Amino acid sequence: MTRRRQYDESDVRIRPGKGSRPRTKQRPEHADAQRAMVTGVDRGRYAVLVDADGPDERPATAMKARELGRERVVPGDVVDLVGDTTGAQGTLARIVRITDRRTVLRRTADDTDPVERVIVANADQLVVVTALADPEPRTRMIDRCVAAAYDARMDVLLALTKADLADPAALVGMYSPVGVRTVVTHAEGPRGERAIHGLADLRAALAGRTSVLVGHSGVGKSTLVNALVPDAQRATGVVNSVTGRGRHTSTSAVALRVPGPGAPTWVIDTPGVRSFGLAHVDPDHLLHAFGDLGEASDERCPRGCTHAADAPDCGLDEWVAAADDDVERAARAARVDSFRRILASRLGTSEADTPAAS
Ligand SMILES: Nc1nc2c(ncn2[C@@H]2O[C@H](COP(=O)(O)OP(=O)(O)OP(=O)(O)O)[C@@H](O)[C@H]2O)c(=O)[nH]1
Repeated sequence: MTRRRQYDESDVRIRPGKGSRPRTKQRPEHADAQRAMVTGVDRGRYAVLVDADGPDERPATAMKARELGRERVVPGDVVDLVGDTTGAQGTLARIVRITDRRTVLRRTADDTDPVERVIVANADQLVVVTALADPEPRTRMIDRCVAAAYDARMDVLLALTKADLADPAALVGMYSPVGVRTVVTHAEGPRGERAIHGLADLRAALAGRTSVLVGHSGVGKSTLVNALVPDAQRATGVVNSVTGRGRHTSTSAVALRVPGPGAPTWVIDTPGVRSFGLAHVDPDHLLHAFGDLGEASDERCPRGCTHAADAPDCGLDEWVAAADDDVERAARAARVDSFRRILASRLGTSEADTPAAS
């Protein structure tokens, strides 16, 4: 998408209070480190793939080197490993570096943990799995996901499941103005031997990328993951065999490779993650993820404009009014309305789920 190309280094947020990451040359002792991708985390042990997608790919287990301090290592991270990186049974490598992250997705702060923690790194796309019925779609949750993804410079894909139970048109119409792609799946056949249709579209939308899957319980996320990754159950067990503590009980994210031809395709499943941290999202940053809206605002908004529906003299209203014809005006208005709805979801001022208007 062109949206992402509008950023440059000056857009990179630096976390306050942290010094910059030590440079490679200050760590000559790790010059022989091996690259690996983190696929799972369980109680201080990291499941990694050494030389991921390369000729010497092998799973291994690692721990964080002390020098990394409190820095979190999450699925999707590309790390440097030292020590025993053979992946042989019982071996443990050490993670000494986290390479710069392309994107980060943060879990929302909640009552038990007031910090918005990074939960996934380097994903290209956020896939919001939403059932069209049973359970009813929650547009507020989708809006929050869109805000989090756009802020993280990720694309959003809306995977609408259970189209055998309800019509997807209203939801598709609600999200297409903000550039959210949709794929629709449905089950067919008697219970027990039901087939899922629409998987080819989903596969095409995921191909060659790393996608994070989120969704409320019961929406059919596991059904999709199991269809995409036939050995998903076994793959999520990698971390368990590492700790030797039996079944996988953690709720942390797990990266799974989707088999198939072409460039490597990964999905990162996030059990138990319902929403994303938005407290850090800057309205202007979010606005610029909407491309044309960002440009319109740069030209027309007064300084300090909040861009909300009640903002005085917000240039976005002027931009809608300045459209050449009614069709263009309606399209611009739909985009501005959607942006404002998503902005409101960030502020927690959008109380109710918006019914998907037809
Ligand atoms: N009618 C219909 N049912 C579906 C479809 N996809 C999944 N289901 C059913 O919906 C229920 C929930 O599916 P899961 O895949 O377990 O949902 P989940 O989102 O992983 O939920 P948790 O396992 O609770 O996290 C199951 O009974 C599925 O058989 C669909 O396309 N149509």
